Amino acid sequence: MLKIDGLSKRFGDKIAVDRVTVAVDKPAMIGIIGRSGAGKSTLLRMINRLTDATEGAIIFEGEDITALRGAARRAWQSRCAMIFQQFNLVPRMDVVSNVLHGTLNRRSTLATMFNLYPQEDIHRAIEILDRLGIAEQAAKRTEALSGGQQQRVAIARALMQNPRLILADEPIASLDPMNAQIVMDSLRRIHEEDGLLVICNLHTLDTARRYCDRVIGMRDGRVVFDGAPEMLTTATAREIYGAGEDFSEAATSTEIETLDGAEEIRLAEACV
Ligand SMILES: Nc1ncnc2c1ncn2[C@@H]1O[C@H](COP(=O)(O)OP(=O)(O)OP(=O)(O)O)[C@@H](O)[C@H]1O
Repeated sequence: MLKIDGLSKRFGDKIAVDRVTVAVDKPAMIGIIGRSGAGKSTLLRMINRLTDATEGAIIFEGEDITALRGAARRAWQSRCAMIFQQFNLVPRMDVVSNVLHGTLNRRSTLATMFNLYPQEDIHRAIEILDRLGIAEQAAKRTEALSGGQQQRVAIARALMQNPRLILADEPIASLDPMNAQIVMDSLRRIHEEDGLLVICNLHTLDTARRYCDRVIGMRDGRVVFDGAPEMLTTATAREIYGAGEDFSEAATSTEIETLDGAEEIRLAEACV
């Protein structure tokens, strides 16, 4: 499905991503972990073609993504939706319009200028918001929403693009544990229900363990771990994070595991 082959990115003398090779044969939920500066964002930005690779290739369903230019590159960015830590929404615009922005790549300039959306797109946007539990916020200005709600709007905008894969760059890094859990649950559900490949950069080990089928550990631009979450021992984590004997997993924890089921539901409802 996705093959990343010897992918590197240099910024001057600095090698941000160093000959990364990863193969994904079917839709999965993959977490990329590593300390700050390990190269996680740069890797996702190359997959999305926000940044050009210095060398190597990205092949998605047989197509060489690294070679795409102009309209073909923009079409790829539409199929490969990206979610960011800071949501990247238009704060003064209402929620549903932000979601409809996901269709920008397939609309005419005139329709965009006059904010004209087909009825079916508006219905679909509301359906997606409903699926994410925030349909009643549709008419509100996005800036009036909580961080967790804003991130779900960003996920809705991504789904509006009809993507084949979703890349999420630290989607929960700005959220409190409760909202982090709601956002990760949403991403996991989208992967399971829509069969989408989801690749998610995460700061915290416990989140990767809890939500991902596969974890990729990066250090200094290189992949130093690639396997099932069960294989992530404390010793491996220490290697990924480059920490000493005093390394503690709690230092990378979001503590979301401390919420039990009933509390989760109550908190999720309170958050909508
Ligand atoms: N545009 C740029 N110009 C120069 N250096 C850059 C640029 N973008 C990233 N880097 C460098 O590349 C390395 C990898 O950065 P990257 O943001 O990919 O890491 P990261 O693992 O995502 O870290 P974080 O979690 O802090 O975002 C870092 O040393 C960073 O300083």
